[in-house]
Amino acid sequence: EEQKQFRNIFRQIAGDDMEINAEELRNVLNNVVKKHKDLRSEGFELESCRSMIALMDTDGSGKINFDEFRHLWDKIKSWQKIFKRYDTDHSGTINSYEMRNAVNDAGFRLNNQLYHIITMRYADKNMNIDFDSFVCCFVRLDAMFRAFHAFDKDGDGIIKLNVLEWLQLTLYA
Ligand SMILES: O=C(O)[C@@H](S)Cc1ccc(I)cc1
Ligand SMILES: [Ca+2]
Repeated sequence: EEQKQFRNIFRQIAGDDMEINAEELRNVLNNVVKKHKDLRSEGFELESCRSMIALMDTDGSGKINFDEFRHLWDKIKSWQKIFKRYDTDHSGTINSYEMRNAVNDAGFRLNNQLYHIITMRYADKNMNIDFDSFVCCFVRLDAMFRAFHAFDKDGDGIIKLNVLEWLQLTLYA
């Protein structure tokens, strides 16, 4: 039942091409985030939605289909729970200290330099990360870890890429 309902929601968002593009993704994300008073956001930017599409577009269609969208939606649902869990002062934003715990709770294992990079890339001038930046950061972390493991066939933690393979990975993101 829930599955059928979700498919109907998807159909409404996607329109008759049954694929979601960046504008459609931005509209649905902004409509939902508005309902959550405890998620501070100036709204998802179109560019961020283009990036999330690229990162989740596993079949290279340039848009996200039902499975790709459901995959993204399930991740965002779980990440918003983490966001609320670590927004300990209920500011609606995550500070750089809270972010370290949130990243860990989501299962990402990083090092100090990477935590610093995340803060530089996603935090505002007060070192706070709002919800849409938080989601964009996690979509990118998730997609980049998945891409690495897809290349790391023998699981030894080392991959070998030529420059064009590297550009395919880093440009369409
Ligand atoms: O679906 C919802 O409103 C809650 S349960 C999860 C959620 C919250 C924010 C976003 I953007 C997307 C999904
Ligand atoms: Ca696709």
